[in-house]
Amino acid sequence: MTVTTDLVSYEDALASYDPVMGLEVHVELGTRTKMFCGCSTELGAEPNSQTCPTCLGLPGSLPVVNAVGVESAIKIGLALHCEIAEWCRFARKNYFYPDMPKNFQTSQYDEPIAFNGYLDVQLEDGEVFRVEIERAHMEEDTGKSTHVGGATGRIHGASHSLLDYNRAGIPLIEIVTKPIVGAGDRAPEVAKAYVAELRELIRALGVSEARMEMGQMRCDVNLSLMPKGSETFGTRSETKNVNSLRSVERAVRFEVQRHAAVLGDGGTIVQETRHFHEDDGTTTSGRVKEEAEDYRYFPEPDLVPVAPSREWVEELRAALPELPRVRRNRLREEWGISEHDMQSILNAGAIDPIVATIEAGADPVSARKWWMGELARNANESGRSLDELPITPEQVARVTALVVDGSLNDKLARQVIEGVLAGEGDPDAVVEKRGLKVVSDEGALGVAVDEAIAGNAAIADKIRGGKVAAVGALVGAVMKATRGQADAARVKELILEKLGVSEG
Ligand SMILES: Nc1ncnc2c1ncn2[C@@H]1O[C@H](COP(=O)(O)OP(=O)(O)OP(=O)(O)O)[C@@H](O)[C@H]1O
Ligand SMILES: [Mg+2]
Ligand SMILES: [Mg+2]
Repeated sequence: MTVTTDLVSYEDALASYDPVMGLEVHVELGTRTKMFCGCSTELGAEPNSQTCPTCLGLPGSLPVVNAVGVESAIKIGLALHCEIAEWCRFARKNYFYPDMPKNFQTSQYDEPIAFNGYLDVQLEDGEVFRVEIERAHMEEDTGKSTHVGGATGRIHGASHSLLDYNRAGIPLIEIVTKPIVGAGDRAPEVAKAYVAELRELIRALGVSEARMEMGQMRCDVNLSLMPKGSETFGTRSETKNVNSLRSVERAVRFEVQRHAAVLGDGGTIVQETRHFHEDDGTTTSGRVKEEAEDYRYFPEPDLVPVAPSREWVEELRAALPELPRVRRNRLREEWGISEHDMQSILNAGAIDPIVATIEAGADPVSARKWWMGELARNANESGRSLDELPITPEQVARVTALVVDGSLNDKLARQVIEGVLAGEGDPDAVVEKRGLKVVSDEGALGVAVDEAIAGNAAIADKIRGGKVAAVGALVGAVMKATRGQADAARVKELILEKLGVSEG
């Protein structure tokens, strides 16, 4: 199918249609070994060095279920308010593709481990939107193919393909939403917020780092349109493996516009998979989608059913961490900041470092100030995330303590942080080595103040005459003379005292 129709504008599309979305998110679990064999899941190894007869599907091999994989699936299910199956099975999803040497993927079909849940997501204006979860099931990842030669580097036109089966058999949890209706023109925002919230949740559970840029979490975006007023779903398209939050948002938006164009022209949408292109935000046709029956699903005969005991499930439920959205709202209130500020903190990945810094003794305002200011800037400039910076929350807390007890002012504190980041050691060591200390010796300060007054007689007269605002110039002179190592507030007090002027 080729669509040559011009796209309909997003606004026009939504004037005539209601979007229906379905999001399938695959999460690679952070288990040490694969789902059905003992091969390592460590990234970056030589291609095909982490394989065995089981994950290569050689005759005679037998799979064994990874218990940590099952436990992670239950945790995810519980955090999504799902029911946990008392008994469930794996199923073979049969299809032929070179990245899957067994010729089937071990998955779950009509007996998923978790089903019927929901995830509440918070939109930018603070409104909460509930996304219903159909199921979360266990499966395994496929190998990785790289198409080389030819002009395009894509499978069509490539001269050959390279296959690496290190990824084949790594545990995946697929989380599938029920059709999401009622999002209206906020469908792209809802999709993005859902994936973002799910990612936070997965990280909070500690079951995966869920780094989308590394393929540890990827989203298939299903979309269809219904004419306004209708309640019958249209045919969906399925945009595969979208791998960033921004792309999820753009893929929904583009598909809304494309569907509207096809339908508006009297055309029909074919059920197919599509590929998203980051460069221009469009999607192009992949393959016409198999119906479930084409996969010839049947229960996996080589694996025993999974029947998690209720005691185990309840133990896992009791140990669940606070949900990220709840925690965020609690922190937002404790810190007295706006939703918008909280969003910036989230986007910067600064929540955990800030919380850890507060736990190490800093006050919330300073902890936020350093992580969102100096440290965020440094991370940005060096292309690192905050948690990759060579400074610990304890060290940041120590710097704030030195500011509070008056040993450092903000300017000196910045230099201390700079020193820690440069590998000069702990804050105290940097203070020592660089000789950074606020001049708090009142005698020395007094001399510097006297000199500043003497050297700027005209300004001093102005201040005496009532122009208190001019004191800034004298404070500046003292700070300069002490190479920034004085407490500016104390300097100002001293100057006014000596000039016999009171502020205000
Ligand atoms: N008409 C529709 N419009 C939009 N979304 C839909 C529609 N029908 C179903 N969906 C959603 O699409 C998703 C379908 O995912 P599901 O895993 O059930 O099937 P699949 O895509 O056929 O299978 P898979 O990709 O795993 O082989 C679900 O999120 C579902 O809610
Ligand atoms: Mg699916
Ligand atoms: Mg699908």
